[in-house]
Amino acid sequence: MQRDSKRPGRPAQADRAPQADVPGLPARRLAAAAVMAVLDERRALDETLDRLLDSPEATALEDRDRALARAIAMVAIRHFGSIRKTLLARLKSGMPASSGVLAAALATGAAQLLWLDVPDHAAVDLTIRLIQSDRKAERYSGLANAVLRRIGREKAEILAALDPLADDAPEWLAKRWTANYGAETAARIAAAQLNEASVDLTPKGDPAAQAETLDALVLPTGSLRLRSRAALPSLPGYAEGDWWVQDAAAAIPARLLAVKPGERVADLCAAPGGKTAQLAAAGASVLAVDRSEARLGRLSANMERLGLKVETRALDALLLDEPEGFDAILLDAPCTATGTLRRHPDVAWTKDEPDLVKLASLQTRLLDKAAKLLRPGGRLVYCVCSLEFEEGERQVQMFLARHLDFKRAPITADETGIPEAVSDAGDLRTLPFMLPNDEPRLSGLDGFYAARLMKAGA
Ligand SMILES: C[S@@+](CC[C@H](N)C(=O)[O-])C[C@H]1O[C@@H](n2cnc3c(N)ncnc32)[C@H](O)[C@@H]1O
Repeated sequence: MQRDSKRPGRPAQADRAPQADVPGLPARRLAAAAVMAVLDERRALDETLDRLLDSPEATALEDRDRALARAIAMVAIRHFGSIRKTLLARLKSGMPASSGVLAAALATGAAQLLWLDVPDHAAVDLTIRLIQSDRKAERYSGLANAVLRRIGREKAEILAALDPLADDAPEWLAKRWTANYGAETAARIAAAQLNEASVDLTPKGDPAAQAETLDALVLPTGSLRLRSRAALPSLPGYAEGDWWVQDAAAAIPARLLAVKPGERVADLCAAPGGKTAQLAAAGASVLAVDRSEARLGRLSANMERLGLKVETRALDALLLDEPEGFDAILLDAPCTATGTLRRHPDVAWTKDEPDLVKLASLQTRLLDKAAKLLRPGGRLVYCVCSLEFEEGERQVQMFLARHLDFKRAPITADETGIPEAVSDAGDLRTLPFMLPNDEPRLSGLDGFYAARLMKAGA
């Protein structure tokens, strides 16, 4: 986003002490601060919101206002492409430079007007108050007022004219998806990425038995999809560790490894541990490696709730030395995560092509390391939550060309529950529009790639 010439001017933090806040204003201020952190500093939206909502100003707010701040920021980032287009079409001279909070405030104002259940007058009035509270932005409050009122009046035609691929996906992703998947599939991907993601659970035991108590759908992949949006710790089975949250697509790769009780298995990029839990629940003796100590701490806490025992090591997997080797390895490599935009819409604006190049090179090195760590006859599942071929299909194609002692163990349609997600070569490629449901909130899944590879026997 930062290097995108179409982007409105760089907003700065609102710099006046909040005085006599009217109800609803702190939520707007927090949402605008989160939007600025994502667009200007390339910070992750989830972490930014958690940090902002932990601040003294936010903890004093009612839950309703905290939820509203989160919703506004999420929608503003999810639809940032079309919001930017909408704003720039109504700002004759573009977004004024050095205008403080102006751009972020306008983005959050437009998000409320176009997609959220907020009365227009409240959306406009509170956005203008936010702009007036910032020294650099306040002189543009008249302009902002006119732009927002016009968006409110033209809402129906604005929404009718939007094109998810051309307007919402950033240019670099729209181009890549069109080149790799064709225009029609790319358009379906972009449209599906605008849906709010479902909440999926991986059950430790029988999915059907837990579906009823949780009021969940049993997906053909074996995951559960919650119909409600209840707080997770209040749901049956949470305290008992009967399930954990994991996107339906993310739950497929560990199953493909088909680990057996007692096998020695490495999960090389393990945290926060969704896949580690699957491997441990299947009875394997798991070594969970992650280079982030903090994230590995979350993995340990998750395993404790689930009552699962795993060995952990905070280490760069490239440095792992295990002369005994492993029967099976799961490599869920760090990636651009462009398959997860429904959950993490910020990824579209915080990652770019140079990140893709760097990550692809790390994935290549991690794959080569996994090849060394695997015992003869062992299985390797490589996966990424990315839609980009360089991180998925091409990575495995190059791996097989480098490692002649490996061959693909094709994935079959009935192993995944989504036959259309299995390629002719026998790899898994889920796309965000798969698993359709009449209710958009219950449809789709993350875009994942996975391949299963076998090392030649001794
Ligand atoms: C896609 S996430 C893993 C998600 C995890 N497998 C799960 O299912 O919950 C990638 C992880 O790789 C870790 N990572 C990145 N580079 C690494 C490296 N060189 N060695 C080990 N872990 C690494 C990151 O800290 C991050 O936790």
